Amino acid sequence: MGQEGGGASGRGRCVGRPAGAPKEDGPSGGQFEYLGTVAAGMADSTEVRELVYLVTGGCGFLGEHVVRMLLQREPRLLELRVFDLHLGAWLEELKTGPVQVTAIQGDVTQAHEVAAAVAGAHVVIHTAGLVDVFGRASPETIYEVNVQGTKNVIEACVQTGTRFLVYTSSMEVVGPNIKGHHFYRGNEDTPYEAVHRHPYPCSKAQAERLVLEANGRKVHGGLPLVTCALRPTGIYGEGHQIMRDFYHQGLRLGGRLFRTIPASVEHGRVYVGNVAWMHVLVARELQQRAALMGGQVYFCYDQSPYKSYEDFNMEFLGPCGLRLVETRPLVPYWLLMLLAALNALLQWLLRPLLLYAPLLNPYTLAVANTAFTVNTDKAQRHFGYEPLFSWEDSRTRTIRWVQAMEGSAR
Ligand SMILES: NC(=O)C1=CN([C@@H]2O[C@H](COP(=O)(O)OP(=O)(O)OC[C@H]3O[C@@H](n4cnc5c(N)ncnc54)[C@H](O)[C@@H]3O)[C@@H](O)[C@H]2O)C=CC1
Ligand SMILES: CC(C)CCC[C@@H](C)[C@H]1CC[C@H]2[C@@H]3[C@H](O)CC4=CC(=O)CC[C@]4(C)[C@H]3CC[C@]12C
Repeated sequence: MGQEGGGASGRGRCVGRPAGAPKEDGPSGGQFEYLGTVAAGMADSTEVRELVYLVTGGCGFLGEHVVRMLLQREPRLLELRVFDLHLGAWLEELKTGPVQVTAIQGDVTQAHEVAAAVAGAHVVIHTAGLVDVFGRASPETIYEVNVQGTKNVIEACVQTGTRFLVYTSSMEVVGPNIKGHHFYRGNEDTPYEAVHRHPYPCSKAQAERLVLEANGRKVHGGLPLVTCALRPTGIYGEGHQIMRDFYHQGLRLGGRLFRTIPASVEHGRVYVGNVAWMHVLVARELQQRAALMGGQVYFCYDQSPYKSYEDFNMEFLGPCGLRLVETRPLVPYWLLMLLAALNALLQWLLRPLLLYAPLLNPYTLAVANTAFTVNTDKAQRHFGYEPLFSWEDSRTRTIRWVQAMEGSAR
């Protein structure tokens, strides 16, 4: 059992050792109408409720959707443990249904806290992570959370006898790489030089490798651990903070956003509801098809159209009154690079006084300017995945969410 092939499923490389890398290798509440009230939408079934699931990062953008999707679509759920550094108040509303929802405030960097949360769980869905490409957190902290935190989750499964682990990886494990190579309609086996320097993709690549290498390890009780990793491309939908940032930026600029990236540079995007559904489905099927799925990676995909990052965002921000100025970038790329570098310098100079973390920095500019799209059916072939939400549905739900933001409804 192993990768279906080499290429994008291969091992990522981190150039040098970014500062902070350890020496050893290494929405909420009512805003998600699609699930309705959890109690009303609870998965009802004749199946026996016997499984205990743990979702780390369960109060995050993706995590909350995974939690709600499990409650609605996993009929065998007896207990759902939601583990997060910052617990959301919306969790309280989930405690009225037939599933025991246990909120656990904890830190994945603390092995004992992870072990206590994992003990007795049948399945762990590990979404917790520090998603930072804006320089908000130090490289050390990014590694501590994303790599050490994942090590702690793996070891907790082994020590306590939990057999099934799903890891939320990222497209960034593959690319865009530091050479700006485009990844055009690629799949899990497409050859690509996955070489990185930034702490975030490096940490995700290391964590993914640890999870996949742990597949087959004997857990307490003598049975094998079964792991897999899901690689979402840019996730959008209710609760997406970067979309919120773009919207506010547009409002500040009088309803206009200025194109910075050519429309031809397509970036893969996937609706958060479909990513959540893939997590629920893969966690269920991993238990039945361990030999096929164990140790595998799967890109998260749906029917969201291929567009540049900015044009894709306008699918939601346009109906909310914003306009993307010009059909081509107003500012030449060399000037964007200079502005990005100035932002990085300002961030460094201001750090002792305040956190200055604009969207534009050398890394985000490089990533946004490098095409990265996937075209795959591996998840469909291996565990029967089909997107739960059509593009039209995903778009409508995201527009409604933006319109509901700060009363921007038209
Ligand atoms: N947002 C995106 O476009 C993509 C995200 N991903 C991955 O999906 C996962 C979730 O990402 P998002 O929901 O976007 O981020 P998020 O920041 O909204 O959610 C992450 C959650 O993890 C929690 N967390 C952070 N550090 C923790 C710690 N030390 N202990 C316990 N909990 C901790 C946070 O409190 C937060 O609730 C991450 O692993 C990320 O790498 C992958 C591809 C794309
Ligand atoms: C030059 C412009 C100001 C750039 C604005 C867009 C950027 C902020 C975003 C363009 C591509 C995004 C990343 C991509 O979707 C892949 C990602 C995967 C993850 O696992 C986490 C988020 C991200 C790194 C995402 C972050 C924002 C962009 C860089």
